[in-house]
Order: sequence, then structure tokens, then C-alpha cells
Amino acid sequence: MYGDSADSTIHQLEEEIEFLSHQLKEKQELLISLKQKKQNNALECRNNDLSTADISRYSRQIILPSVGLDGQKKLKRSSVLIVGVGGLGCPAALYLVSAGVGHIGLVDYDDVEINNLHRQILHTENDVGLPKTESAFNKLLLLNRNVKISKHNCQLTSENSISIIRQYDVVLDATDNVATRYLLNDSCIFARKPLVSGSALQTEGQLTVYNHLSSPCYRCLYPQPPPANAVNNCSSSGVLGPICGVIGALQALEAIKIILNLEETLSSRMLLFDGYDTTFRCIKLRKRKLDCDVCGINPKIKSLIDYEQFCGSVANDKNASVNLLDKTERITVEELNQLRASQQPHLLIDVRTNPEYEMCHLSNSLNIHINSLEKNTNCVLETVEKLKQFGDDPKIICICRRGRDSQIAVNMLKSKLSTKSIFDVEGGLHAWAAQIDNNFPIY
Ligand SMILES: Nc1ncnc2c1ncn2[C@@H]1O[C@H](COP(=O)(O)OP(=O)(O)OP(=O)(O)O)[C@@H](O)[C@H]1O
Ligand SMILES: [Zn+2]
Repeated sequence: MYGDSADSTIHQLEEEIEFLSHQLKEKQELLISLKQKKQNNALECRNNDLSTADISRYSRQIILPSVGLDGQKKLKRSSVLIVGVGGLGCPAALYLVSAGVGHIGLVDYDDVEINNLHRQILHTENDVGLPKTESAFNKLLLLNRNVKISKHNCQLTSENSISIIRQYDVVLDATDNVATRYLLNDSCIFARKPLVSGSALQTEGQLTVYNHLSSPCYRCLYPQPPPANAVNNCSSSGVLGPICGVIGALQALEAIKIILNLEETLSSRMLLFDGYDTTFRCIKLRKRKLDCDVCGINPKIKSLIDYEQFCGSVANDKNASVNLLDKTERITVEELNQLRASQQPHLLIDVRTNPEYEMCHLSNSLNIHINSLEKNTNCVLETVEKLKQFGDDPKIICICRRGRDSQIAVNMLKSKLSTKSIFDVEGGLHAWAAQIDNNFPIY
């Protein structure tokens, strides 16, 4: 008996000590960052007055009553971290740098690709292959060399986010995945920073400000992540460039208003932009949840977690390779090439969307989008039956852009059809373009 209660006291004490050491570590980090900030402020204070050149340059915004000379000084003293230098981050950075925000941080792990250029307006054809932070840094410096620009050419993760975020006053979420949204939400709560969160997809966009005044946090609104297969992004669903321009510019506006201490920010409100019929709507958000897991009174989450695991999806779409199938259920692009050259009957199903299929596809493939595959299993079955007159057991091969949805398609078909000759193509059409046909478009 005594042993049991001693064990539980020991366990409780160990837990408390772990919690307190964690708090101690956080407080030590906060202390260091405050000391650094104080030192920087002392340096900046001496350098804080606006120069004649500053006054000329920013005169059109200084004469606004809501900015004024004091407001412009505040902007000069402030810092904004832009996470994601893509469709939203590029326009946001342009406006913040041109407005004279003293220090801008850019975080991105990715390199510029040609398919980014229709919306990521800081990057040009010459930058393809360059890190996005590098490409953006070069352009922003041309625009305003009085602004300090810091490059963080890395993925924001649970390991580095607090230490990066602490160096800035306001954070912009200009990323494109759910795992990073939760990571940024929790990091900004722990580091006590306002978070201007934007998103743009197809012809629509959204914008709000979390963790500012009494706004709810992202988790208050979405305590649980959506199912991984219900999440879309620009690369799977597309986006019109100006939609990103509108939302990115508004993110910059919200950041400026937060710095200037203006009251009417989007804190506790969400702006919905429909670019299809060109309408803006603003909805009032629910209040902060007192039992929220991270910003509530008794939070369950007291330090950053593994967000990819929590969301069941990756935060880095360049490492999107997933293995849902056994090696024996997959074929390589070389094997597909040989199969196509042989006389062996087979059915090649392209499970991408129709606009993607129209953009580029392999000849003699059948386009059935992954979402409608289940209700089209009869059509697949009938085609296979017809092929049987040309040889036994025709193979069914599923292909997609990069080899993820094709694996899901194989699992789906296997659960519906009796044949086991169903395979997917490893690496999908990207691998085909890289290894078999260099003229096949990569997008
Ligand atoms: N955790 C993260 N850390 C750093 N950068 C991130 C993180 N998550 C997303 N990003 C960056 O955010 C940016 C979002 O840009 P955007 O939505 O325009 O899409 P993209 O990834 O560039 O393009 P596409 O989705 O079409 O391939 C990307 O540059 C991406 O690399
Ligand atoms: Zn919350």
C-alpha cells in the first residue's frame, strides 16, 4: 500500500519537475530575448529619428492622420516575420518593405519553380532554382535598402519556430499547409505574438488575426485538424494569381495596423473574399474558448508538439513521398514504359482531375478522378473484361502526378475488385517526365 502511494507521489513529483524545468527553460529564453531586444532598442533609439530622406519617401503615408510622424517611427522600430515567401508572402513583403517596417524576416525552405511565377510576384524567370528567401531578399533590397531583411532559409518546425518568432513583433502566416498553421498558432501563443493568418485557393481567400487583443486562436476555431485527404492546396486545386495579391496585401495592411495600435483590425473577425463574383464578407468569430487546448484557462498543450503527426499530413510538400503500398504493388516508370511498348493488354487509369489531365497525359490512358473512382468501378470492370480477349489477367495501373493518390486508388480498387493485378506507378508523371520523357510537362 505504502509502496503504491509512494510510487504515485514520485511519479507526480517527476511530472511537476519536468513541467517546471520546461517553464524555467522558456523563461530563460524569454529573458535572453528581452535582454537582446532591450540592447537592440537602445541602439535603435539613437537611430530612431526619421531622416529627411525617410520623410520624403514615406510622406504620402505620414500625412495620414492614422499614421503621422509617430506612426512612421513605430513602423521603423518594428519587425515582421513572414512565414512562406510564396503567393501571399511576396505581395505582403513588398508592401511591408515599401512602408518602411524596420526589420522583415523571411522564412521558406523552398526554391523558386516556374509554376510559382504567375502569383509569387517577387520571383522572376532568372530566379528559377534559387531559394525563395534569396530571390525575395534581392528584390526587396532593390525596393528599399533602409529596411533590414533577414533570411531564414529553412522549414519552420517545432524545433526552431519559437526562437525565430521571438525576434519579431508580428507574424504573418503565408504558408499553405495545415500542420504549419497549427505550429504557428501554438508558437505565437507561447511567444505572445499576434498572428496575421491568410489563405488563398482557386478564386477565394480568407484572412484573420489571431492572438491579438481578445481574439480566439486557430485551435479555438478548429480544435481538430481536417482529415488529411480533405485538404487542398494550390498545387492540387489551383489558384488565380490576383487572389493571392489581394489577401497578401491585406495581410500587410493588418500587420501595419497592429504596429500602429489601430483598433479596427481583423481580430475576432474573418474576412472572406470571393474573387469569382468579387465580393467581400466579414464574419464575427466565436469568442476565445475557455477550455481551448492551447489558449484556454487550463491548457493541455504547454509546449510545441509533432504537428505532422497531429494533422496526419506533411508540412513540407517537397518531401511528400509516401508509401501506402507494398513494393510488390508498385511498378516503376521503366516498367510502365516496357509494358506500353509490349503487346500485353493493360488499363492505365489517370486519377488526376480533368483539367490536369487535359493539361498533359499519357496516350491511351483513361481519366477517372480519384474522388469518382469508387462509383466508376463498374466501368473499370467492363474495360478489363473487354481487354481479356487480348490476353489473360490484364493489369490495371493507376497513375497520378507524384505517386500518392495513385496508391490510394489502388487500395480502393483492390477493396472493390476481385483481381489482384492492380498496381500504381512510383513517382507518377513527375518520374515519367524525369526518367522517360523529358518533354513531358512538369507542373
Ligand atoms: N513550415 C514551413 N516553413 C517554411 N516555409 C513553408 C512552410 N510551409 C509552407 N512553406 C512555404 O510557404 C509557401 C506557400 O506558397 P504557395 O501557397 O504559393 O505554394 P507553393 O508551395 O510555393 O507552390 P505549389 O503549392 O503550387 O507547389 C511555399 O513557398 C512553401 O515553401
Ligand atoms: Zn484557443
